[in-house]
Amino acid sequence: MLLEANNIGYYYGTRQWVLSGVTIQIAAGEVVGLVGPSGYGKTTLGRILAGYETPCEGQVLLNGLSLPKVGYNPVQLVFQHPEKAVNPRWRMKETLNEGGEPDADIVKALGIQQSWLNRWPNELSGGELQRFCVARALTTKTHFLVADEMTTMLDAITQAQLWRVVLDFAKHNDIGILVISHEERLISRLCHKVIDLAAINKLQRSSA
Ligand SMILES: Nc1ncnc2c1ncn2[C@@H]1O[C@H](COP(=O)(O)OP(=O)(O)OP(=O)(O)O)[C@@H](O)[C@H]1O
Repeated sequence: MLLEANNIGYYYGTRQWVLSGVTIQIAAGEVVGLVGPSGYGKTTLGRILAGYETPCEGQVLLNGLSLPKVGYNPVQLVFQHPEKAVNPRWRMKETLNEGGEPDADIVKALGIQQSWLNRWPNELSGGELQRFCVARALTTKTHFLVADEMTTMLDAITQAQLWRVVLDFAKHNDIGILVISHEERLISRLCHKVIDLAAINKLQRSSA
């Protein structure tokens, strides 16, 4: 399995370019860090890789093919704000089942308690909600995970617990991960290689 972003160009609104000529590859089982200054397009690139945005130039390919437009997305995205990633009208058990039956071992390892399943999203803490988002993303149909500041809002112990579960699952299932983070220590601890978006983005930025 290979996830590729080839020669990606992207702009918001009236041609406010954010990315230009960006090419990256993530192989199965590989943990790749994506770093770069604030506002340089890391989140935008993560969203493009997961199919949330269509690039204005270039293409995203999964094993040489476009991402599926319907059905389960094999490139899952977990981002910083779980409260924006869940349906507020669903109880947590519905969210957990959104992508199919969740892996019972993962649910347990993430510390998701049975009593939380009947709650609404606003009845859980951010860290508790994020566990659901992680569990939802880690199904056997997932081939790649884009983790965009996934544990930034969590305390160090919960952060370590979540990453241990994610890395174990990824290793056993040969899942590739893109880790977007400002935390240098996290990136250097987790990643096999690190890509600096400032170095590969061909967008001309004024130095002002
Ligand atoms: N929906 C949007 N409409 C217009 N501009 C946007 C939108 N989303 C992001 N941008 C702009 O695109 C640029 C890249 O944003 P993006 O969030 O991808 O950067 P980032 O590298 O992830 O930043 P950070 O490290 O601060 O999270 C920024 O200048 C931002 O203001």
